[in-house]
Amino acid sequence: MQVEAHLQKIIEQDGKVHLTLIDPASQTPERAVEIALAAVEGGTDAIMIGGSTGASGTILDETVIKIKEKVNVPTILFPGSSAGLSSYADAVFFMSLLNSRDLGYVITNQVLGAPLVYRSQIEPISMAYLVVEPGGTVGWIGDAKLIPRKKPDIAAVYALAGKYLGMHYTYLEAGSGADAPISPEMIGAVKHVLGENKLIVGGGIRDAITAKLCASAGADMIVTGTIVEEVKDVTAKVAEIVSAIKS
Ligand SMILES: CC(C)=CCC/C(C)=C/CC/C(C)=C/CC/C(C)=C/COP(=O)(O)OP(=O)(O)O
Ligand SMILES: O=P(O)(O)OC[C@@H](O)CO
Ligand SMILES: [Mg+2]
Repeated sequence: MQVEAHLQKIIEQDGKVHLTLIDPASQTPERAVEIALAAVEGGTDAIMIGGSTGASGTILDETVIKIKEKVNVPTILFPGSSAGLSSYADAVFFMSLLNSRDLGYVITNQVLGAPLVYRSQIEPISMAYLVVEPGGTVGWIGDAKLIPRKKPDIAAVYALAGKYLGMHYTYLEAGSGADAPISPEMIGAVKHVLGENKLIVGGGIRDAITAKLCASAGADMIVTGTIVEEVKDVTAKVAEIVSAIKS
């Protein structure tokens, strides 16, 4: 429970958590470390490591090992399949894509990955992963029956089912690089049914105003990935978003 307890404490102290997503397939492990260090300097609370495609094997292990060496916040795997696990990470979002049509993303990858988690020190954090329009690469790869952007009630009933199944976290995903993030209406409807259970929101969040909108609507944790891979000054960008959600 170390990482989950740590994030819980941050929520109690600061109100919100900021997570930086690094895709090991997008850059060298050395560059990934630079981004992670800059993000931590900007105030991010943990580093998520994963991608829909290509985030596995040596490049994944090396990225995790190098980030862990240099960075003093938790590393959390965000696996696209059982191949997205690395025994070097602190924790894993042990997620089921509840609105997938493909059983592989609902339960089979989890079954294949469970023994590795059991044998390692990685802390599993149970999570309902819900992919909303437009859904991006994750929506396509994960064969999601995309939740319509303007149907908050559908997202809410999925989230409720996840909560009743015992999942601690719910992740509303618009897809990496989405034109628009999850709407405040949907975030509010989902947080309403979740109560004390934690809500993560990501996909298409690029600036302080948008991040603040999502956080104020009810997101407990905000994820940014694409923007930190794109900007020159990662520290300034993360600091801008962190100060917006934590104030
Ligand atoms: C818990 C275990 C062992 C596996 C879970 C397997 C599941 C449910 C996967 C969900 C579907 C999927 C493909 C998720 C990928 C999640 C992810 C890392 C998305 C973001 O990656 P980016 O790299 O930012 O996006 P792109 O791939 O679009 O670049
Ligand atoms: O890359 P962005 O758009 O920040 O999305 C982050 C995350 O929600 C993707 O899984
Ligand atoms: Mg990527």
